[in-house]
Amino acid sequence: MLKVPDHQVAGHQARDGMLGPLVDDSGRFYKPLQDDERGSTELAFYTSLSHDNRIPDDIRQFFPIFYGTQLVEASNGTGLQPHLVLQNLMSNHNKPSVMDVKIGSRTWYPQASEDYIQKCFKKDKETTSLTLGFRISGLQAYENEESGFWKPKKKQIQGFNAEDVKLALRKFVSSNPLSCEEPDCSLAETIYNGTDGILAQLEKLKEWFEDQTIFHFYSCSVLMIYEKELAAAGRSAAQIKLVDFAHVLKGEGVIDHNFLGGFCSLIKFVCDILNIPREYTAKNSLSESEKNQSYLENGSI
Ligand SMILES: O=P(O)(O)O[C@@H]1[C@@H](OP(=O)(O)O)[C@H](OP(=O)(O)O)[C@H](O)[C@H](OP(=O)(O)O)[C@H]1OP(=O)(O)O
Ligand SMILES: Nc1ncnc2c1ncn2[C@@H]1O[C@H](COP(=O)(O)OP(=O)(O)O)[C@@H](O)[C@H]1O
Repeated sequence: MLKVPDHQVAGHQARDGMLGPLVDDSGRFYKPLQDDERGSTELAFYTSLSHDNRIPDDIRQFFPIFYGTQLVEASNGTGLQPHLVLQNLMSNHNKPSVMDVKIGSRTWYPQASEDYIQKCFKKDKETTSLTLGFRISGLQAYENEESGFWKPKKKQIQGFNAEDVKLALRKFVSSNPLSCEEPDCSLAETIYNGTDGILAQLEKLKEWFEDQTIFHFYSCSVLMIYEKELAAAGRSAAQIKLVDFAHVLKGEGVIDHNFLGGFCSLIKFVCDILNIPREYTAKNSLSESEKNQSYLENGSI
């Protein structure tokens, strides 16, 4: 029996007769295969990820497992439709705290249609993508049994500025995300730091991005996931995963500067919360932002 996922924080949602992902009881996540270029691009990406032996196993673990495609009853009542069958990243969780961070100062790519570029560029400009190299697309942070989750509305998140992003990253690892008081960051060390914490995982993935020229990931997100109960008991069990490959292009031997720059900027924000100095000064994201800024000033898009 398929149902609407409990802990989805961004993207298209299978509510109110809309088309969106579904989950089953055996740990699988069914993402509708969009019937345009986006669907074929995402399918091609997952297929190459499974077969391309240039991708090290310890990097593959940062992507959901791919089980192929399957025709299932779509959530919008249009009958059997093809879906990507993926590992449900929430299936072993009870009350997961989740943040979806869309990486890159630009979510568009030159080959896209003019309308699409304009739409993305507007969003990049109105959110922190252009200035920080990433934006928060959605989040939920569990507080406790009584108060439940801090889950700001999409509109509110879309209005986040750099200070709001910093605050959200702090609240995400606090025992009091719903409080108006200063977030206590009581879980920051356990979740962000430590040998298997989020920072270590981000650094590992960053190393790969410093070398890999196979793919360019536009509009792709890092999901940060952890279970508060475990964290409070001192067990991190935090993980990061990459999702959304509807706009992945071939890298053609070129470093994915747009992704790498945004990724380094995110790492810097996490380091700042932990008060860890980092040599990195967001050079890549700055150069991408500057590029976009100059597009903006010259009115060329
Ligand atoms: O339609 P919108 O405006 O909600 O945009 C979707 C995005 O929502 P946003 O407003 O940026 O939070 C949405 O972003 P999130 O996954 O929510 O971060 C996707 O980018 C989606 O695009 P695609 O299916 O991956 O091509 C976007 O959908 P499409 O523009 O591709 O339909
Ligand atoms: N494999 C997965 N398992 C569990 N949840 C997922 C998985 N992939 C995505 N999600 C959830 O769905 C949201 C949107 O995913 P995404 O692939 O970006 O969809 P869209 O293309 O509609 O934007 C993510 O923010 C996350 O909450």
